[in-house]
Amino acid sequence: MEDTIPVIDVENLSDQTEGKKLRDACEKWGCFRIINHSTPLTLMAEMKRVSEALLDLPVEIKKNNKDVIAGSGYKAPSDVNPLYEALGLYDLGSSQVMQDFCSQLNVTPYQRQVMEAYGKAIHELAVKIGEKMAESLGIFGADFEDWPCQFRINKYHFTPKAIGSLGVQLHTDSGFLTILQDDESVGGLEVVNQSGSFVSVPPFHGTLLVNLGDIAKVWSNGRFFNVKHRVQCKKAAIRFSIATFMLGPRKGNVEAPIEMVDHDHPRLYQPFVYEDFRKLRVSKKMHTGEALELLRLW
Ligand SMILES: O=C(O)CCC(=O)C(=O)O
Ligand SMILES: [Fe+2]
Repeated sequence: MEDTIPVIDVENLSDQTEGKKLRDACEKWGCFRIINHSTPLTLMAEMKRVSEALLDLPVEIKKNNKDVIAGSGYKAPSDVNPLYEALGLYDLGSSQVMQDFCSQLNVTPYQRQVMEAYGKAIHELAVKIGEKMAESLGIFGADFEDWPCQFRINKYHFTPKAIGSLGVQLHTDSGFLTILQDDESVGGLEVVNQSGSFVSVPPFHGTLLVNLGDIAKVWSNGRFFNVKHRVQCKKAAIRFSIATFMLGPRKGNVEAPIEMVDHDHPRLYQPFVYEDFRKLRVSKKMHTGEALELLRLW
């Protein structure tokens, strides 16, 4: 079993070999780094600075960032995750939501401009990666344009005493795919490979990380791997990350397209609405993909 995360060249994805590499990465790892992703490095750096500034705001202001769906707003350090803090919004494509977020946190016009440019670039990238993932399975014309994205900026207060403890508990992402801009100098992210071993994901400047969530597994009728991951404190330094979660279809059911279903590959999951699934995960406290088992058809 290989023990390094695959690297996919986005510019090269019309090439068959790269497409096959993408499919392998989705099936065997459920996670991959992307290079040549066309998000400007300056925009990534500016977004990181905006994240730092917003998460450095006084806690009374951060608390104004309210949930729109469960868990979408401010998360203060808690007993379960004392090292972790986050701000966020749902959904990224709505200018009203962006407006609310910005007024809740006194975001400056310049910071707003950065967030909007970053949101647009990452959304386009998520749609493109989704399409390429579909094409790697032989599905052409899949359209993820209208799938809503949740956006979150994370801060990890890693101290000398915290080394060895977790910043974020083991989980799968609930949605289809996540585009993560992880910290370019402070590592700590670990993914579980197919043999069940933890593999470190070291920082890799200028790249982004794609994680596949539970919906990718359903959509591909069990072919894609919903990668379990966690964040561990490995050094005493503040760590930032910026996550964009492309969740599930805005309307209608999550279900594998018909091309994914045949005599040898019967439909594995009953069709469901993404929001119901998300609530099921929370109510059953099933954070590592177990909730999918409740929706298995056989
Ligand atoms: O901060 C990270 O590197 C990962 C965060 C994460 O897994 C999440 O927000 O779902
Ligand atoms: Fe995650």
